[in-house]
Amino acid sequence: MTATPLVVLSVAGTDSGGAAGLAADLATFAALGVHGTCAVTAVTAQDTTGVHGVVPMGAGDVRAQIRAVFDDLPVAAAKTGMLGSAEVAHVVADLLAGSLPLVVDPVLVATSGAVLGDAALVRAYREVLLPRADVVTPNRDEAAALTGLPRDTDPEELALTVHALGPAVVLTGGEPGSGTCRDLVVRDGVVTVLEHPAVATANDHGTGCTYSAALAVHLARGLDLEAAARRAQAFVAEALAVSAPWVLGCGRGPVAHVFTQPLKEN
Ligand SMILES: Nc1ncnc2c1ncn2[C@@H]1O[C@H](COP(=O)(O)OP(=O)(O)OP(=O)(O)O)[C@@H](O)[C@H]1O
Ligand SMILES: Cc1ncc(COP(=O)(O)O)c(N)n1
Repeated sequence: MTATPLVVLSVAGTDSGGAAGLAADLATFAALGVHGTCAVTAVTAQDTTGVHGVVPMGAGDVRAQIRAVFDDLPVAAAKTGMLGSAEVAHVVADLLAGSLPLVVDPVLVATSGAVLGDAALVRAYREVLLPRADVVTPNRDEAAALTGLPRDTDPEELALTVHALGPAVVLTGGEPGSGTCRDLVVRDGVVTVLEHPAVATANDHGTGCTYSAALAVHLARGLDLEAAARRAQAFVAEALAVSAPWVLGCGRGPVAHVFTQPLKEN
């Protein structure tokens, strides 16, 4: 008999190319053995080369989806990805914050450069959502946008300035060119550096989404932040190593979210 799985919720946008957003989150949840649920915030027309269109959902639609999940299922942790508007960020803060471990991946710009959030959303993150979230997982560009500091600010200062907004922080440091990735974990004012070798790959579309989804799973399982961050980092590194030789699309290909089963020849 199979044990009943934990339930984890993702509030995020879709990626028609199957690499980032909800595609990454639900595949990661499945790979890590939890039941994934979702609330769609936006539908994107997207592939490995970029984001070609965005249709946002209304805040009321997002509220209805989260309510439906919560009314029926025992959600153990949640993560947010692309929220798309300040109104949706308010809904998330209203319905999710404080009731369960909440990981906020403050998606503002895609790997391809497409802008996925405006100044009002940045303000809502700063003033409404981050003060009530448990963990925020910005990359350097997102941390710069949230704090108003330049992108090349010392990473520790960047991470501590985001931390001053309220939540624990994992400043993700995917800098594949340098040969090493450094993620900075900040909790209660203490900075811990997690370093690991960078996987050389052009197929890294969706790493941030995959990372924050894996982090939410491990927090749902009761791990402390540092242990959860180490596991999430290891999961992404393994996923990147699997997808590194893939030839998919003309741009930055998808990270392999599901790699526990041998892939069938096709
Ligand atoms: N080339 C790589 N090799 C190994 N780990 C990586 C690599 N690139 C990123 N990571 C890891 O992936 C996780 C997510 O980091 P990253 O900084 O890439 O997020 P992100 O920029 O938000 O991603 P994305 O823009 O794809 O959403 C971190 O743990 C980071 O160290
Ligand atoms: C729907 C959606 N959510 C998040 C991202 C960010 O991911 P990436 O930085 O890998 O482009 C994205 N491109 N699309």
